[in-house]
Parts: sequence; structure tokens; C-alpha cells
Amino acid sequence: MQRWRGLEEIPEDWGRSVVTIGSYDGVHRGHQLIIGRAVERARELGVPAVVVTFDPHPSEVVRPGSHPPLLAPHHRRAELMAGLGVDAVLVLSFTKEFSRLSPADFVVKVLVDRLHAKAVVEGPNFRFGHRAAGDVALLTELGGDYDFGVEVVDLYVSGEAGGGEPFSSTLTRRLIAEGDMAGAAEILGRPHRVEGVVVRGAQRGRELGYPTANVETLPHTAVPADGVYAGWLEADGESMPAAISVGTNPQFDGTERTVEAYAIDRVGLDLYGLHVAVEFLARLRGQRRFETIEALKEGIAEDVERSRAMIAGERDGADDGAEGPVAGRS
Ligand SMILES: Cc1cc2nc3c(=O)[nH]c(=O)nc-3n(C[C@H](O)[C@H](O)[C@H](O)COP(=O)(O)O)c2cc1C
Ligand SMILES: Nc1ncnc2c1ncn2[C@@H]1O[C@H](COP(=O)(O)OP(=O)(O)O)[C@@H](O)[C@H]1O
Repeated sequence: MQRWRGLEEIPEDWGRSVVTIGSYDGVHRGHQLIIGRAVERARELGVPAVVVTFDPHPSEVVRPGSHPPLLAPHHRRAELMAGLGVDAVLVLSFTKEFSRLSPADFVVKVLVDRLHAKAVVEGPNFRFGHRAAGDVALLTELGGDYDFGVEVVDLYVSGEAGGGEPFSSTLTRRLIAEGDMAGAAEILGRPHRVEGVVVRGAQRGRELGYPTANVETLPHTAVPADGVYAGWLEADGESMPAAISVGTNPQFDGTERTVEAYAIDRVGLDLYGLHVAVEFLARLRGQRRFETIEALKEGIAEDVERSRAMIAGERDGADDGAEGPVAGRS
């Protein structure tokens, strides 16, 4: 799959293509349907499928400071899109100037001049151009002028997550902020993952008997609600069952929020400096301050046993018995 950062990186001799445009943060199951349809259409027409997306998230430019927490960084989205059969991903810098393009100028500049769109596939709520003035009706009209077809994938997916609300990135962010990782996974079609480089912490974990890889998360990461989770630590291509702690470590009067994972039963790992991923299966409890360090250790030992059982249950497809979502981030 090709990855282009800006219109200039599209090869000069790029032919016609099927295009879908969107933030596609998380590439959740609703996104997968639209992107999957774009790929199918591309195969039918015998041309490549291109996804156009934006960085930063458009809302940051429209309302500075409003950048939403991200479900997946761009390189991860690209991996997921490659898995769906996408041939190229174009990431456009969403600048103030770019945000001022009228819907028609956007279409000409991106879809017509550079990508030579033959067909465009979108969801029914797709908006584009200055003040999000363009919609699928206008896109269809412009397609008539510039020789591309428009297909609207009118399939909202929903399920138990969010009480039957249609699947969306916004709903997924809310569930993650509440620690409802099963709900988030239902929408994403996989567990939520947070990634980054392993950095040094207080070097206290090893003394407690539970060394934890402290993951320096990327800016705007959707970090789950503070608490303790069962999940996995993925490093060097290996996915290891883990007990994960998210929070400020009130036991030690911490102030900085960290994401730390103990790989269960693994001794002698050296993960410093590695880019790793943490995947969340279920929330076990909130972070708390125990009476003594001894009591914290007993608490962690219990978390580890529950995590082990849940992860084994997940492998066997059994019910995990996890705690329900919590309100807020306390
Ligand atoms: C499964 C698990 C549960 C934890 N629960 C708590 C907790 O309830 N309260 C707390 O302050 N810290 C908790 N921690 C975090 C530890 O305090 C932290 O890992 C330890 O201080 C080591 O920090 P370091 O990696 O910076 O050395 C937990 C850690 C793990 C692995
Ligand atoms: N089972 C394990 N799970 C996670 N990290 C481990 C494990 N075994 C060894 N390590 C290593 O130990 C480090 C964590 O030890 P810790 O005492 O918590 O130090 P720090 O405070 O720097 O995180 C990790 O970054 C990793 O390199």
C-alpha cells in the first residue's frame, strides 16, 4: 500500500481511482463497511482504492483545543486500511487555509486534479468543504460535472454497545473514557490499543515484584479511565497476557498519569526504548490507595490472577465476568 503525506506526493502518472474521504479514526466496524465497499468498487472498475484522511483532526482547526482523543494513530489506521485491501492512503494537512476551500474547490483540487476519481464512496453523513457546507447531494451533483460516480453506503451498524446507538468514533471514545472496553471492542471489532515507547519510571515496580513497562503515549491518545485492566502487552511481535494500570499511582502520591503493563509471569524482559502496544480486554477495578505497600502487593497479586483467568477465558471464548463501566475518570 502507498502512503502519501500531501497532494504533492501523489505520483504524477497516477491514473483513475475510487476514493473515500473521512477521519476514519479507529477504523471501526462502520468505517470498515464503507472502506470495504470502496475497495470492492475499485476492484469492479479495475482501478486502485484510495482513502483520503486528515491530520490534525479537522475539529482542531475549526475549534482550536478541541482535538478529540484518538482511537488510533495514523500509522495504525494505515495498517488497518491495508488489511482491508486499500491501495493508497493520502493524509492531508488540515490547515486553516485548507479548511477555507469551498466544497467545489475541494472536489477539484483533491478528487479531480490529483486522484482522477472515477467513483467516490461515502457514508450518508459525509460533509466537506468550508463550514462543512458540502454533503452527499452536492458531491453527487459535482460528480455529474466532473465525471465521477457517488455511492452512499447507507448501512449504520449498531449493537449492544452504547445501548443500540449507531457505531461511531465519538461513542467509542466515550466508552473508553468510561472504561467499558468490551463496548469499545464491539465497535472497533478488536480490543482498543494504546501504543508508544517504553520509558523509565520510578523503578519501583521491580521492588514490588511486578515490573511494569511504562508506555509514553502519543499526543491525543484515547487513554481508558483510570483503573486496573486485564489485557495484553505487545512487544517485538509477541502478545503477552498482562495486568495493566492506568492512573497517577495514588499509593505513591503520584501526579502524572501513566499507562503501565506487567507482563504476567515474564522475568528478565528488557523493554526500555522499544515501541510497544497495550491492548485492553476489561476493567477490573479503580486505582486506589491501600493501607500499606504489603496490601497493594496483595491487591496486585489478585489483579494478576483475575487477569490471567480472564485472558484464558477470552481464548476459550468464555464469559469474562468483568466489572461494568464506571462513570468519569475518578
Ligand atoms: C495490576 C496493577 C495494579 C495496580 N494498582 C495500583 C493501585 O491501586 N494504586 C496505585 O497507586 N498503584 C497501582 N499500581 C501501580 C504501581 O503503584 C506501579 O506500577 C508501581 O508504583 C511501579 O511504578 P514504576 O513502573 O514507575 O516503577 C498497580 C500496578 C499494577 C501492575
Ligand atoms: N514481566 C515484565 N513486565 C513488564 N516489564 C518488565 C517485565 N520484566 C522486566 N521488565 C522490564 O522492567 C521494566 C519495569 O521495571 P520497573 O521497576 O517498573 O521500572 P520503571 O519504573 O522504569 O518502569 C520494564 O520497562 C521492562 O524493561
